[in-house]
Amino acid sequence: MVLVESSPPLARDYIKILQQCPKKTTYESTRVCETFDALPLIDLRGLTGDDEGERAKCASEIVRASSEWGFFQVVNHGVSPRLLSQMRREQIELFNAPFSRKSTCGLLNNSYRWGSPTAASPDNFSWSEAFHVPLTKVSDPACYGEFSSLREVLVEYAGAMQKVARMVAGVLTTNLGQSIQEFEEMIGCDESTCYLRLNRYPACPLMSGAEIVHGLVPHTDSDFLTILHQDQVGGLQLMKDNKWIAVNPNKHALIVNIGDLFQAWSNDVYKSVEHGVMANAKTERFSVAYFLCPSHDSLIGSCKQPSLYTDFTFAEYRNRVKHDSKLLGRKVGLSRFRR
Ligand SMILES: O=C(O)CCC(=O)C(=O)O
Ligand SMILES: [Fe+2]
Repeated sequence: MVLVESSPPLARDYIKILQQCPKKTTYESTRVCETFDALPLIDLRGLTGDDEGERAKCASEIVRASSEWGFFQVVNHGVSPRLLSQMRREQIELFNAPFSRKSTCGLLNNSYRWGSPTAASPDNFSWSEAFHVPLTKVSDPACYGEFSSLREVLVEYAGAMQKVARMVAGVLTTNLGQSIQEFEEMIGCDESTCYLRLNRYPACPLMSGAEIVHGLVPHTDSDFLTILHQDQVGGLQLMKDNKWIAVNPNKHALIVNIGDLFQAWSNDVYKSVEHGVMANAKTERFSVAYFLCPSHDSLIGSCKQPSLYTDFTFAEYRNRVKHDSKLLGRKVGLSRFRR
C-alpha cells in the first residue's frame, strides 16, 4: 500500500527556522498557563424569548463579557448539534486529502494555507493548516471538486454562524446606541465581506514538556467578531489580566471573541484580546472560525468622541497588518492607529 501524505511539511520548516534562529533563548520556551473555568458562559435563550427581563439580563451579560474578557462562550445558540458534527466530519475528510491536492488544486477558492511563510523565529511559527474561504465562494460548486457533500454543509454552517454573529453584534451595537441594521449599513457588511476558516492542528511530535510549539501564534483577530467551534482536544488560550488562560472545551458551547474593529469602533469599550493555540504532542485538533468583517472601503471610526483611534478603512488596516507581518514577522495591530 502506498501511503499518501496528507499533512504539510511543518517539521521541515520548523526545524529550518529553529536552526536559523540566532539564539535559542530568544524565543519563549515555556508559558505558564492557568486553567480557569470562569470564562463567561452565556445562555442565549434569554435573548430570543418573550421575557423582557431575561432579554435585558442576557444582553448585559454579553456586554459585560465583551468589556471585561473580550471572550465568552454561548450555549443554546440555535446551531444544531447535527450540523456541528456534520461539519466536523466533512472537515476531517477534507484535511485527510493528500497535501498536494489541498495545496494546488483550487479547493475552496484556492484558500489553503499552512505553517507561517513569514516566520523568522519559532515564536512566530504556527503548527497548523487551514482553508480561509470568503462566504461568497461557499456556495460555488467549482470550489469543491470531489468534496461535493461539503458544499451543502458549509452553506448551512455559514448561514447558522451568520445568525449567531448578528445576534451578538446586535446586542453590542444597541448597547452603544446603534441598531444592527444601521451598523451593518455603515460597515457595508454582507456575504461578500465575511469568512469561514477551517483549521486543523496536526499532532506535533516536536512538542516536549520544556519547549512549546504554537498551533496558532498569539494574535488578535482583524474583524468585528469571531464565532468559533472547537473540538474536545483543547489548546486554545487567551490573555486575561496579563496571564494566559486555557479555554476548556465545552461540547455544547460556541466561543465568541471580539475583534480589533469592534474595539476601535466601541472606543475600547469592548476588548480584542490576544489568543492562540498550543500544539498537542499526540492528538490532532480541529476548529472552525466565522469572521464578521466589514467591506474593504468602510471607514472604521469610533462611535464615541473623543475617539481614541484615527479613522481608517478596513483595507488600510489589512494592508498595515500585511506590511508589518512581512517586515517584522508579526502583526502590530490596533496600536498603529491609536491617536
Ligand atoms: O482554533 C482555535 O481555537 C482558534 C482559531 C483562531 O483564533 C483563528 O482562526 O483566528
Ligand atoms: Fe483568532
